[in-house]
Amino acid sequence: MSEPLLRLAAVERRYKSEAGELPVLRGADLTLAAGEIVALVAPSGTGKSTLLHLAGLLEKPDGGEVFVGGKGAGTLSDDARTGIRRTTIGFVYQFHHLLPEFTAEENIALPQMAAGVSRRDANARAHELLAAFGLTGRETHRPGKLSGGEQQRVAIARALANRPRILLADEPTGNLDVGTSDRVFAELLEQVRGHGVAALVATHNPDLARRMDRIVTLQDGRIIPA
Ligand SMILES: Nc1ncnc2c1ncn2[C@@H]1O[C@H](COP(=O)(O)OP(=O)(O)OP(=O)(O)O)[C@@H](O)[C@H]1O
Repeated sequence: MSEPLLRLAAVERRYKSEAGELPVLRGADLTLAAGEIVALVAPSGTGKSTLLHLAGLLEKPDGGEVFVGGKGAGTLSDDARTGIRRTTIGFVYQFHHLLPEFTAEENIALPQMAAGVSRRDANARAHELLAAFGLTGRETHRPGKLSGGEQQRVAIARALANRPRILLADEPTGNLDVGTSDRVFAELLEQVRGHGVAALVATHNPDLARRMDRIVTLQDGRIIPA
């Protein structure tokens, strides 16, 4: 079998608290194959965001290892980790985190330019993505002039801008009303499936989870099938 695109092996993470150390992840194992879409459904506070941060190389585990494309991230320099984040991994959060002073198009173009794409090509890709998310005509709107659903669509488009092979999403539609959440999530899945992107999506919504290929949960700091 080929090496999974993303692998968490016996990953541990502890936080210091006033009461001592809080072990959140205690040997979590998870693999994500190329193009696979996995739902992470677990109660609040069990470590979903922590796991996504480790998978996305935003934090380092206290034990175990994260492998991206078969390569262990533990020994990589900060620059190498940043490079992988820029080119291979896209993130979507519950709240859009768009830059308020930039337009929808600029928000999608900027991460591409940070990865070395020319402004012209970055803008062309931003237009293409905005069209795919039904946002043609909204290119020059700043986030404050967009609805919640539109803001989240732009955030998803931004996450896909550099053609990542992995999308990590933390409650990507958790801030939207039920109907909008349903539509935006369907669009996210369509884009992800259409481009063979692997995705790990934390959600509290069982209806959304059922639309993915596989559901896992966190129990006592470990990943188990749901
Ligand atoms: N930087 C931090 N410092 C200290 N404790 C933290 C930190 N980040 C998370 N925690 C604690 O670790 C535990 C897991 O947090 P995490 O945000 O990963 O859970 P979650 O499953 O994503 O929760 P939710 O569904 O509510 O977003 C919680 O008890 C939280 O308080």
